[in-house]
Formats: sequence, structure tokens, C-alpha cells
Amino acid sequence: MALKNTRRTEVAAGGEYMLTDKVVLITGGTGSFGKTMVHHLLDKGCQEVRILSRDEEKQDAMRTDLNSTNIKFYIGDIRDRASVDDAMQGVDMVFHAAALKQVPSCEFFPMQAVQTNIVGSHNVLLSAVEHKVASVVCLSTDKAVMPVNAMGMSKAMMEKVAQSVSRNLGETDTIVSCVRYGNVMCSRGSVIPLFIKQIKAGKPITITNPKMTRFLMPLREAVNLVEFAFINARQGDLFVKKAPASTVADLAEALIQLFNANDQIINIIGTRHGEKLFETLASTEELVRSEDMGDYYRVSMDARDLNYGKFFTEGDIEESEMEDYHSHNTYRLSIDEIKELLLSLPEVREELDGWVGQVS
Ligand SMILES: O=c1ccn([C@@H]2O[C@H](COP(=O)(O)OP(=O)(O)O[C@H]3O[C@H](CO)[C@H](O)[C@H](O)[C@H]3O)[C@@H](O)[C@H]2O)c(=O)[nH]1
Repeated sequence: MALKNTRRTEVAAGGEYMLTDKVVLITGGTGSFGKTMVHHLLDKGCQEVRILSRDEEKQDAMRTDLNSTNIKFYIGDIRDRASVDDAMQGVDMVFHAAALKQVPSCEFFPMQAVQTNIVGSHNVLLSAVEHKVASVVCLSTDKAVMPVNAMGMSKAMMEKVAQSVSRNLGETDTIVSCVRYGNVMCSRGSVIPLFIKQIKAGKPITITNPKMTRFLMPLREAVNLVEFAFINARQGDLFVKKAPASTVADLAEALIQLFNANDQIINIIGTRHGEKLFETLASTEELVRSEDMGDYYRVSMDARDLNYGKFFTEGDIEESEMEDYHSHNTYRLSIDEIKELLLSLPEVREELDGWVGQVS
């Protein structure tokens, strides 16, 4: 591994984290990803984990819950550069997770998505570069590929901003990379906890479109992905974790079987505003400049300049022969495989604990 960034080499020696004397900043650290990452970093002996987020109540709950002197909380907003700079002093690495992630709220308030996901991300990147941070990993989503909603569009722009910052940096400067993943199973407000709640309450399961597919990823794999990016990133890289997918109907069926809800009623409610039939993790344009790294794709930065011949007269033969990597053509999980995956999640096991099935 040819790492030239000396501060990062120290941290990532031999593909392993060396965190004992390192300071890690997580923006938006009180969300599902942040919490899991904090536990993970502390388990690895990280000297200091900093959380930069807006909600003092969530921070207080986390402070009480984790009760560790290795965690420092910073109230601030990534839209406010001064608050980012404040948290960035002496930081070695940044996991940038702060974002507006809800599709509907971004749809109704797109300028809020612009402020947080684009301008805020730019603040984080510029501050990290200025403070000579070794590596910044920005979290993105499959909804950023060929986006149809404001959330995805703003995340696509965040990726572009990250690349534009990278273009001005060398391998010995702050390494800027992005990771993209699909739906995190059991994340707050997502479909799995909703279906479980509906089953347990004896209410109908609401399915949008039975044929709709989504990539399925447990939270622990999102953590592995950002670690992988941190250790392997070259300037401007984007990493995609390969993932299996399922249809919504199969996901519902797997939960019905697990929760022994044989009389479960299903209501088909139709596709919601801003939803796609399937999601794409990597486009053909990206795949032609990607490296297959086993469980991951590394998509290198598009280093082309404004070469008009390339854009208007010359085509790319390889590109026209490839297919996007999306949730309709990735490995499709069987119902038994979905059940197995669901049972590997602590949240689902907790819900199943003591549950005997619906009483009819
Ligand atoms: O009542 C429901 C709700 C959802 N779904 C379906 O279940 C799948 C997953 O839905 P989620 O709401 O869990 O996930 P989304 O793909 O819609 O996107 C979610 O994850 C995103 C991040 O990737 C954003 O946070 C977004 O706001 C949030 O809804 C989709 O096919 C959706 O149509 C149903 O069938 N019934």
C-alpha cells in the first residue's frame, strides 16, 4: 500500500487502525451511523472522538449513555464555518455524516438541503484541508446516482464538491474521499422498523410497490465501508460497497414469516413522491473508471479536463458495453436469505425476543 500522506500512514499502518493517540471527528455523530462508529472507534482504543452536531438533547443522551471521557461533544452546525473550525483543531481524521437525509423534507425544503448537504460539506472539506487533517471520508447514498429527488441531487453535488476540492490537492495533502451505500437496514424511520411495528400492532403492512427493489446493508457494513475508504483512499476516490438487494414484497414476506404473522393483511399504497423503482450504486460512466476490489468498487476521480473533443466527438466504447450497477441487477436475496440477514441484526432479534406471534 503506497500511502504518502504521512499522518495517515501513521494511522493506517498495515491496513490497520492505529488510533491510540488520534483524534477523530464525526460530523452528525448522534445519528445511527455516528453512534455505531463511536462505539467502534472507542473499542479500537481511539484517543478522542469528537461529535459535531446541532441537537443538544441527543448529545446529552449520548453523553449519559456512553459515559466516556474519550468523547467530546461540540454543538455546532456544518453550515457555520466557525463552528466547524472550532471542532477541527488538532483532528487527524473526519467522518462526514452530517446531512439532511429525509427524502420528503428535502423535497419541500430544497434550499435547506443545499445549505447543509452542499455548502455545509464544502465547509467541512475546506476546514479539514486548512487544519491539515490526514483524511476526510464523506458519506453519500445510492440516491445520488441519477437522482430524482432533492436529497439525492444535493448528495450528488456534495460528491462533485468533494472531487473539486480533491483536484486541487496532492497525495500528501488531506485525502478526500466519498463512500456510497444503499439503504441501511433498521435505520431510524426506515421500512423494516415500520413493518415490524405494523405487524406487532396487528395493522396492515403498507407496501408501496411490491416489485420495488433496494440494496440492503446492515449498519456494521457501513462502518466497514468508511474504514475501508479511510485506509485505501487515494485523492478523490469514491468507494461503493457491493450489496445484495430484495424486493419490498420479499422483505415484507420475510418479516411476516419471522414474526409468525400468518394472517397479516397487506395494503398496496403505491409509490411515494420522489421514489425510484430501483436504486443505482454506480453508473456505467463510473464503472469504466473503477477498480474491482472484491467487496468494493473504487471509482477514481474523473480527472478529465474540459476537453471538448472528448465530450462531443469521441465516444467511449467500453462505456457503451457496460450496465449500471443497480438494485434490479445485483444479487437478489431469497426470502430465506433475507430472514438470515434480518436475524443477524440486534434490533430485529430484540423485537423478536418474547414475541410469540399475532393472536387472532
Ligand atoms: O410504508 C412503506 C415505506 C417504505 N416502503 C418501501 O420500502 C423501501 C425502503 O423504504 P425506506 O423508507 O426504508 O427507504 P427509502 O429508500 O425510501 O429511503 C430512506 O432512506 C434514505 C437514505 O438512503 C432517506 O433517509 C429517505 O428519506 C428514507 O425514506 C422502498 O422501496 C419503499 O417504497 C414500503 O413499501 N412501505
